[in-house]
Amino acid sequence: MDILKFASTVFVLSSLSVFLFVSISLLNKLWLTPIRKQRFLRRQGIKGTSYKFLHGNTKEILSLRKESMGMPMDYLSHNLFPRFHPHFYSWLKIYGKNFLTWYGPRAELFVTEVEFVKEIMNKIQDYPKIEMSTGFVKVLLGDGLVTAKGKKWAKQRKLANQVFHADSLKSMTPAMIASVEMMLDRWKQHEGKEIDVFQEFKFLSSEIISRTAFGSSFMEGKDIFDMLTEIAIIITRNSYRVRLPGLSRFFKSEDDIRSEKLEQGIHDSILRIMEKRKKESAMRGEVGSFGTDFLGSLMKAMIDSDQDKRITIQDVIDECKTFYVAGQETTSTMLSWVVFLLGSHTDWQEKARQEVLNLFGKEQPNSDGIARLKIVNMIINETLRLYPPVTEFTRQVKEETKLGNYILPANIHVVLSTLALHHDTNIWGEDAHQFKPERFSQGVAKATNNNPAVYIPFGLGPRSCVGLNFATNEAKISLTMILQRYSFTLSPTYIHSPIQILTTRPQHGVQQPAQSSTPNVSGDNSKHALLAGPLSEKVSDSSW
Ligand code: HEM
Repeated sequence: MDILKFASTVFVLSSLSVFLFVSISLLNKLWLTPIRKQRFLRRQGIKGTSYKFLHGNTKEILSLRKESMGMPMDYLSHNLFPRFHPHFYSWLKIYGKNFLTWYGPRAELFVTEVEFVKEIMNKIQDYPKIEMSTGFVKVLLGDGLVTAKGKKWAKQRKLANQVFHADSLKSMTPAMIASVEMMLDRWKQHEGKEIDVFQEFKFLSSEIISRTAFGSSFMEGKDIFDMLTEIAIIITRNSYRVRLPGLSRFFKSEDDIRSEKLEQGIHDSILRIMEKRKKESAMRGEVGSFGTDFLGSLMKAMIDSDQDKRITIQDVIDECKTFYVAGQETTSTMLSWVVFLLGSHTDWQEKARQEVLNLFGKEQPNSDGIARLKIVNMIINETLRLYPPVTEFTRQVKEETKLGNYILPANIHVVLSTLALHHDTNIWGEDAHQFKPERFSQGVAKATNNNPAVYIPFGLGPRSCVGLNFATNEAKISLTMILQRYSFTLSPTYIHSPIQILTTRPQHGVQQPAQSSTPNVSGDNSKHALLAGPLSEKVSDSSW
């Protein structure tokens, strides 16, 4: 009896101490630490919003965003900053260039001071990428090049640099041209009718990355693209939703369960593509060589005799996911916005067409000519300024760090906003929100007054986009071939409603009866097409 009593007392006492321990840890994590950091930063003159228990500012952000994103915009308005980030937009006015906000219990320093932006993007040891080794982002990108850090990142970056180097891109040009041809063949059936360019460019960029990086076709990788798209939607649905730390280990939401299934599905599909590649190499009698494209290089690195260069099968899978997403999402949205802007600024469309016809006539584009496309380049630059696919960057402060005169405590995040910089009237002038490609007529350096940190569509510093040349090549080839054949205007029923689902996307399609073909605008053989926007997807936001 006594033993029983003793045992039950021990049980009650140990349960109490576990309860106390958990409560104190939670109190520390969810209240004391945030308040301490808030005081520490405020003492240095950093203003900002006040911490609210558990949620920080997320409830406020969600409601502000619901309001700003709920209404379509005037199609001539390109001012995305107050639409996508109404919270940052209004706090910037209240608190100044750098201020403190709260994503749940995590402190986030919003930084727009240009010198600080440069420093944060360049010092990747002091400001590494945030942890993405768990959660939905991990399912989407794994520990691939976008998310990896340290030595692993350096190894992966070297591999990717080799394949996406400007010289290697020349050999990819024929595959890009063939993919655009395929799309234009499809368009022949819709001549004079509306075309949903966003959907078209999604197929196109998927086809191009599949052919050039993975030696397959869009159809072969279709299930992978579909599954990755579903994860992107799950990520968007869950952004700004704060969950108690560790809770997802015990209580799985529907999205948790679905994402686990998708992760397995993507894993299996990529393994099948790798198996196929192995068999093809074996049939050709090539041992230890799997082709010269990205997949081939990754598979070769799996058996590298140098331990330091060798990568694992999981690394290959993560890298494939990363490039499927990064190679497709960004480029398709960029192309959609270019065509949207040219559809509503037909004077620039005509200028671009004249340039293309002067350089190539009716011939297929070639690498030398592509490098000489000046007006098309200005249009792409201006589109990426107004509609950057990646709208913000988040980095972590690992250890206490000095930024200018400020001392930043460890374990906070810094947030840099492409939109705030690209739409700043102090940098770009009062016409900052207008489409004016002429601002890039003397190149990016002149337009930015030699300040690279004010224009960052492809990021900045060592972690800037490895696919920059690939993406711009793809865009120039596609635009050249479209402009050679078609002139286009924006559909009258187009609804201008940019949203964020991983990248900056146009939300609505244009439901309109088919239009008959009209005489071409330029006097050449180009056909007239009315542009439809994209199909809508029922979600609203996220970040890269
Ligand atoms: C218009 C098209 C594109 C835009 C605007 C864009 C934008 C960006 C940006 C802003 C970053 C830096 C992210 C950060 O610092 O947190 C980035 C990184 C990256 N991009 Fe792109 N990207 C584009 C196309 C592509 C393409 C076509 C590929 C692949 C073929 C690609 C692959 C990557 C990868 C792997 C990284 C991570 C690089 C690293 O961390 O070392 N991107 N991109």
